[in-house]
Amino acid sequence: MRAIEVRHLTRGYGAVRAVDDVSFTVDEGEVFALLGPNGAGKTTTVEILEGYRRRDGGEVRVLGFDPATGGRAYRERIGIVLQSAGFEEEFTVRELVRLQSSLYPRRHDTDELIALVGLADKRDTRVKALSGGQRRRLDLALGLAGAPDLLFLDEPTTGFDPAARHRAWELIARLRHLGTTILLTTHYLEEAERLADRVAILRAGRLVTVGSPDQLRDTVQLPSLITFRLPAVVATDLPVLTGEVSHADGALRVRTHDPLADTYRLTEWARTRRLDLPGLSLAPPTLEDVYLTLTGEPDPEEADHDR
Ligand SMILES: Nc1ncnc2c1ncn2[C@@H]1O[C@H](COP(=O)(O)OP(=O)(O)OP(=O)(O)O)[C@@H](O)[C@H]1O
Repeated sequence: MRAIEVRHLTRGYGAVRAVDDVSFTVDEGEVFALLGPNGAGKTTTVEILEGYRRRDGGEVRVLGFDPATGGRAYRERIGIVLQSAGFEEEFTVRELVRLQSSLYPRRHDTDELIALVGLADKRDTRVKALSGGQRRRLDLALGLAGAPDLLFLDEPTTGFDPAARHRAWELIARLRHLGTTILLTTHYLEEAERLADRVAILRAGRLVTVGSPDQLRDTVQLPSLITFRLPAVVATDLPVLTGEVSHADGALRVRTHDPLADTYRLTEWARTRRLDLPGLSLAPPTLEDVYLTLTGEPDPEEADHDR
């Protein structure tokens, strides 16, 4: 079953074609990430799906509803977690979650929901005494208050410290496991790679591509990266490799389409010379590499090299 179907969606603001003939579908139970540079049309698309912005053209069905006309019956089935919701500072976590849940016919148990987002020990704390990361978890609890079939998550971990980000990822994975469909927007490619079953990349209102991170990697065919450290004098004697070698500050980088062969040649070469290759690592192209290629954004590291 499809949770979301978008066909030939368009929306303009004056001369700007913010969303330009975009089509994609999201299956029930999928985590789907919408990616793209600033101004690509993500927010416009998501707000049309939420029913908060009108479209100029195209068809949209979400959970069987047209969001533009779905009204309350539609809203009761979706959850929205915005980047920074304003709270009544004097309420406690539990009061706010209970209040929000009371608006929905279907709801989670208040304490279970608070525990699910990891705020059990803060449930009687007033909002004004929560940290930024704890507030974002409260945002999430409020978005989940109506036990939604579909959750819209807008940059869920912006401003999180690394540990909090990992906890949020675990929570999103748990929600997915419980069968919630999730539409995620994020600028953290690692987050999309970690969480999303499929991603769509938008650029200047157009859909550039859609697929699983592995499918996208296969279509773009970027090199893998072998890195290790070696003194420059020794590096002059490297074996012939299929990949392109660069050397900076004692670190060697080999961009290669044949990582197996090049790793073998390198390690064999090092062993016969009784050399160590400190920090040796082999990394496949990341979703970020694929994204930067598809959106035509310069790779910041490459830009540094060219300077
Ligand atoms: N209310 C509006 N009035 C006029 N132009 C708008 C409006 N909202 C968005 N736009 C324009 O539409 C385009 C798409 O904007 P949108 O906010 O959908 O992009 P986005 O992908 O969400 O960007 P970001 O990553 O910066 O949040 C941009 O060129 C933006 O300037």
